[in-house]
Amino acid sequence: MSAPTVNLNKQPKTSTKRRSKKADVGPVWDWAAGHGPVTGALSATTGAFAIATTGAAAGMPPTWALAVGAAGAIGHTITSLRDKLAARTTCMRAASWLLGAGWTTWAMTTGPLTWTALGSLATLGVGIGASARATLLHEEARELEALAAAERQVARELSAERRAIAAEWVDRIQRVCSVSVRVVAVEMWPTGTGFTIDAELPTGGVTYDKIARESARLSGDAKLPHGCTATASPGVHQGRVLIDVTTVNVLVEERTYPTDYSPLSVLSGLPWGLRTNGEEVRVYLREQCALVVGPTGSGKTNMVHTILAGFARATDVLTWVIDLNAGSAGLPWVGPALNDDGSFVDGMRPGVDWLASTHEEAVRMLDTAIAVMKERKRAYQDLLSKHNTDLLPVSSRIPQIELVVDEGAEILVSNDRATRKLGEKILEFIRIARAMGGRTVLTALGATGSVLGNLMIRREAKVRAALTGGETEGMDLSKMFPGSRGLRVDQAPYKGAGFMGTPESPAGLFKAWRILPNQIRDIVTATSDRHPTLDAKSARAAGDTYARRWDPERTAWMRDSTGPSSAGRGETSSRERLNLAALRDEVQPSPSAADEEALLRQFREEIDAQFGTTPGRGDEPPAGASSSGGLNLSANEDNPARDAALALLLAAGPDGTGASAIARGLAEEYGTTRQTVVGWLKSWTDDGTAVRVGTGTKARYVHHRHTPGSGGHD
Ligand SMILES: Nc1ncnc2c1ncn2[C@@H]1O[C@H](COP(=O)(O)OP(=O)(O)OP(=O)(O)O)[C@@H](O)[C@H]1O
Repeated sequence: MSAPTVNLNKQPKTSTKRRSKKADVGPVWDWAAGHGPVTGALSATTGAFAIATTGAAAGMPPTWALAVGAAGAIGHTITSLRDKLAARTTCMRAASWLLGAGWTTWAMTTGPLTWTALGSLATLGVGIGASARATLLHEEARELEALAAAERQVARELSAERRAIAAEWVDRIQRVCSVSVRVVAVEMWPTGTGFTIDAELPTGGVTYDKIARESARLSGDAKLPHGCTATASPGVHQGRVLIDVTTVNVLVEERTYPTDYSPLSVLSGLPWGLRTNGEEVRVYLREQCALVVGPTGSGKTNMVHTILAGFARATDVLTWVIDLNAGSAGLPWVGPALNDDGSFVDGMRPGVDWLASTHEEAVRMLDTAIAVMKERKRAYQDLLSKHNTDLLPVSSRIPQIELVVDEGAEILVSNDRATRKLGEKILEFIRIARAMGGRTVLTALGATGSVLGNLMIRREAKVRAALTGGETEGMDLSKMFPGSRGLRVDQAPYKGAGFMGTPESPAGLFKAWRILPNQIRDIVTATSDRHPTLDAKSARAAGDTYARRWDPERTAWMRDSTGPSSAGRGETSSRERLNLAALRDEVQPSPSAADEEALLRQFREEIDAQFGTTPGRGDEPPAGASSSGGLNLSANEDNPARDAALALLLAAGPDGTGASAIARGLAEEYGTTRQTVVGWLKSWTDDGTAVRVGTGTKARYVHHRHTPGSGGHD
């Protein structure tokens, strides 16, 4: 009693050939398709009518139709029960079979071609269609309800976990802080490292800090792992509290600086590290100065590099660095862009805009910075009134000047007269520059008390980070983060870990990213074309002192010890010391291999001591490494594009080649950009692998093996 239905959308499962043939001749009959209410009723009535007419004509015993109907009813009942359909659907299907079979039996007995028979069949069809539709709707509703019930079950299980957490913490807060809270919500962090409890404080003037004060005892009571805390902060209003509970310690792990060097803006925040919940902590420095405190060995220098990385990525920041400790904080950001003769590597700009390592240069820089700010105050009055603001609209056309002073806090409290003068200039800059787009990042070794005794720093530097590294001396967290309770140095006894607080996010644990010289070099290369230039009005005020800051005589000191690749330079030229892995097969053992070995070891130890970069220090040399030493800084085994570039340089012979030609040679296979090749060529000239000949557009790079007097080998 089943008729085929027309399905214009679904193709039957036939061979491709047959399918395409059928597709040519119109709609396809799908014998396997199920029935809807209309086609089902149509199918039942036409089937019954066909059997009744042919059965009557052929003299078929009418009871057969009844038997077939009964069998159909039983079969459909079984399948309906198996499919767990509703009782009313099962009954409707069985009744349709029985009614159809009953009509067929009656029609075969009395004759199917009478108006009574046809009329009753039509009525039967309409009845079957209507009840099929009703049961279909009922089935759909049942299915939706089943899905909703499953979702409710999952939610019940989740909220059971949350309810358990809520109950546990209500008890704990009562026990430890003697405060009865009512938990409004528990939010599990997507990073899976903890949860936040949102709770209502009891009436009677209890504030969130009654709980914040007991953070350490709460963490102890909850038996949280080391480095995990329960930190209370204000909720949506003063009668609510948020308690962040970390259950996994992310501070232990070393996390490298993200390799996404996309553009940033000082207005939309710069990432400085990770919170314990795995989220980035961003600092907003348009109006705030920053203070980073970290004793020796805590990871402060590394953190300064992370900060400089953020500024280098920003399109609206010019970074001026003062580091009276030989400029070491800024050097890795300048080295990759500077040639041996003091010129810039083709079209590159350093990652910082100005670097001062001496007292004199620092004075020049500060005088210039103050002059620029004063000029901006005068020259941009129209712009301020046009934008109806008293804050200079900082952009890539009028960039913010970020003055980064390594160990600047020590300068401020120095007893030395000349250094004190420098400190006064720094304070003047802080005092006058906020509105005009000038801010500072000062670092300090410790001595937080004396630094924060300065009102200007207390007021202007509200972005604060304290790297502890487990050091307690000079680390007064309550002065660094006034109002924050329960912060203890021993909660973050790891290098690069500590506490950070900003006006936007309360003081709490954080971890700085680890950033190594290779990555600094990559960032300098990747961001070289996005640094802003000083706006014309400011540049006029900055004058010659600023315009000539990169003059070769003023940068001579940088080239004596440019960046990481020159670390450990001794009397012997680095050319004699390097062994390039990519070319090892071609390396001939040199008669002075033993000397070379010793120099390489010394060089590697110095690099390791300073940057901790060479993996497997003290390990056996890797299989296949040449006996003349394992140091492999220039030819990077992990970077086949760089090796291929080196091979192209070597293949260019004594005529040499240029960045564009090498980039073209690599474009298809590696997609390397010219800018990247420029960075490599710079590092190879620094370490003596390549020699730069000619100037300007005629500049070529020659592999040192092809330079006169090289003897043709390493
Ligand atoms: N974010 C970090 N993650 C993991 N390890 C780090 C991190 N920062 C620093 N370190 C480790 O700590 C060591 C010291 O770091 P860094 O030189 O930055 O410290 P510092 O405080 O500047 O010390 P110093 O003043 O002696 O140079 C690094 O060699 C590295 O092993």
